[in-house]
Amino acid sequence: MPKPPGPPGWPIIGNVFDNPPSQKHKTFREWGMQYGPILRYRLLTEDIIVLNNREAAYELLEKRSSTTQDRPSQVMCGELMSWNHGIALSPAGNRHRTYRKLVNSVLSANATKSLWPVQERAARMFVQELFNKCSSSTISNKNKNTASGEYEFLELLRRSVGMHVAGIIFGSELAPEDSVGHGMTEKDVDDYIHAADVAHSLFGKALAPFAYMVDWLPWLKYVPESFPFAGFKREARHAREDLIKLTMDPFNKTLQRITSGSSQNCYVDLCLLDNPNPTPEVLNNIAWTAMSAYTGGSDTTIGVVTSFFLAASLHPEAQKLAHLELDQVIGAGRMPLLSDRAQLPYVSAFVQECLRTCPAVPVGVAHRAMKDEIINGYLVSKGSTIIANIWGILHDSSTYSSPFTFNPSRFLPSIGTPTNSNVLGLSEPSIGNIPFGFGRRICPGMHLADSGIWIYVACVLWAFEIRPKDIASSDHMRRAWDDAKFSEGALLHPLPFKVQIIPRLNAGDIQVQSNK
Ligand code: HEM
Repeated sequence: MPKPPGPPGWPIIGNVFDNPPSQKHKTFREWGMQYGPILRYRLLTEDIIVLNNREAAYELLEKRSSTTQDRPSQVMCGELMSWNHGIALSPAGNRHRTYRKLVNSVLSANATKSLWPVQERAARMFVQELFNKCSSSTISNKNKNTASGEYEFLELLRRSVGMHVAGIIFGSELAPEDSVGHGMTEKDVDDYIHAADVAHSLFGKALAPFAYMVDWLPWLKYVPESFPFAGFKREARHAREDLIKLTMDPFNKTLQRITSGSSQNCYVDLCLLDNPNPTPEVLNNIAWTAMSAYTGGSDTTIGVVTSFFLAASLHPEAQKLAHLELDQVIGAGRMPLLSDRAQLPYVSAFVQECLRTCPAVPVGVAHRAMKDEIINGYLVSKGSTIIANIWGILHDSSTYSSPFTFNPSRFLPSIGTPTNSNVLGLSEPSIGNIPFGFGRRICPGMHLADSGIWIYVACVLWAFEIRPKDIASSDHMRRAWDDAKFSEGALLHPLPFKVQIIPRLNAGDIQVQSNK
C-alpha cells in the first residue's frame, strides 16, 4: 500500500531542510496544490501527514478519532518541561479522558451560557476602556464623532481578554489588594497574565518539531544537569518550576477563597460543586485543567479579536453593513447582548469570516496515529504525526469562492439558487468547528471562545468605527494581514498595525452602557 505523496526528501534525514520554520500553513497549502489534499513528508524516521481538505480531516480525525486522538511525544516540551500534565499534550488515555470530562462539564455549549454575563461585562468594560483611551487626549465634549483615537490598542486588548479569561476560570470578583486568603487580587491577575505569557512563549519555542537536540536523541534526557552540554536540562527545570507555579498559585488562592465561604461563577468553583469531596488527585486535575484552559483560551481569543480590528479597518463597506444591522436591531439605547445573536446575522457572519481568514491555530495541534490507517488508498502508518492544515482547509477554493477575499456575506442565507450552498441554506458552507480542531481533541473551550469573540466584536462595532490610521498606512495594513504570521506558540497573529477608533455614539451613552 503506497504512502501519500509529498516533497522528495534526502536519504536518512528526509525533508529536514524542507520543514517550514514559519508560515507552515502557507507551505502546506502550496504542497497540497502540488501533491493533493493528503500528503506526507518525513523528518528522520517520522512520517508527517498533512491534511489539506475538510473531507480528509473529518475522515481521519473525526470518524477515526478513537485511533487518531493521541499526541506525538515531545521530549523537551511535554516530558522535561511538564506540559504533558496539561490537557493539550496529555497522551491519549485515562488522564486525558478524566481531564476532558471535567472541562466538558463546565464548558459545554449549554453550561457556558451561565458564563455569558461575565463575558458581556468584560466586553462592555473593554469598550469603555477603549473609549477612555481613544478620547482622552482629543475630546471633552459629547458630540458625535469628535473623539478619535489612533494608537496601538493591543495592550488594552491583551489585558482585557487576560482578565476576562482568568475571571472565567478563577473568578472575576477580585479581592482587595490588602486582603490575604480571599482569592485573587488585581495584582495577582496581572502577575498571572504576565507569567502565562512567558510560559506560553517557552511552550511555543519548545513545541516546534525537533526544536531541541533531545527531541532528536531522546536518551539525552538522562544526562545529569551538571554536564557541560546539558543547558537544555537547566532550561527545562526552570520552565517546569515556573509552569508548576503558574498552575498551583492561582488555584490555591481560589481554593482559599472557596474555603473561606465565598463562591463565584467560574470554572474552578463549578468543578468543585460537581466534586464536593475532592481527593488530592481530583484537586490536581482541576488545577492542571484550569491552567490549560487559561493558556489555551487567552492568546487564541486575542489573535481573533486583533484580526477583527484589522479586517474592519481594511473593509469599510463590510463594517458599514454591520453598523446598519446594529443600528436597526439594537439602536443607541443599549449595547448588544449574547441573546441578540440570532437577530444579528451579518455581525455573526463577520465573526465567522474573521475566524475563516485568520484562524488562531492555523495548523491545529498535531495528532498521532495509534494504528495503521488507510485513507483514499494511502497508508498512514502507526506512529505518524497527523496535521490538519486548518488555514488551508478554510482557504480551499473548492469550498469557498475567492478564498482570499474578505466577504462576510458568504455566510448569509442564500438568495436564489446558490452554487455552493449547504444544509444550513447559507451561500457557502459554514466553517463549523474547523477552526477548533477535530475528534476527541476538539477544542473544549470552543463554545466559550465563540461567545467571547462574538460579544467583543458586536460591542466594539456597536460603539466605534474603525479606520486605518491614514491612507498611506492601508498598504502596510494589508501586509499585516497577508503576512500574519505565527507568533511563538504556533498561533496566528497579524503583524503590528495602528488604527483610528472613532466613537459612533454619544460619549455619555457609552459611559452609561458600559457601567451597567
Ligand atoms: C479563537 C479561540 C480558539 C481557537 C481558534 C482554538 C483552537 C484550538 C485548536 C485548533 C485546538 C486543537 C484541536 C485538535 O487537536 O484537533 C485546541 C485545543 C485546545 N483548546 Fe482551544 N481554541 C480557542 C479557544 C480556547 C479557549 C477559550 C479555551 C479554554 C477556555 C481553549 C482550550 C483548549 C484546550 C485545553 C485544548 C486542548 C484539547 C485537547 O488536547 O484535548 N481553547 N484549541
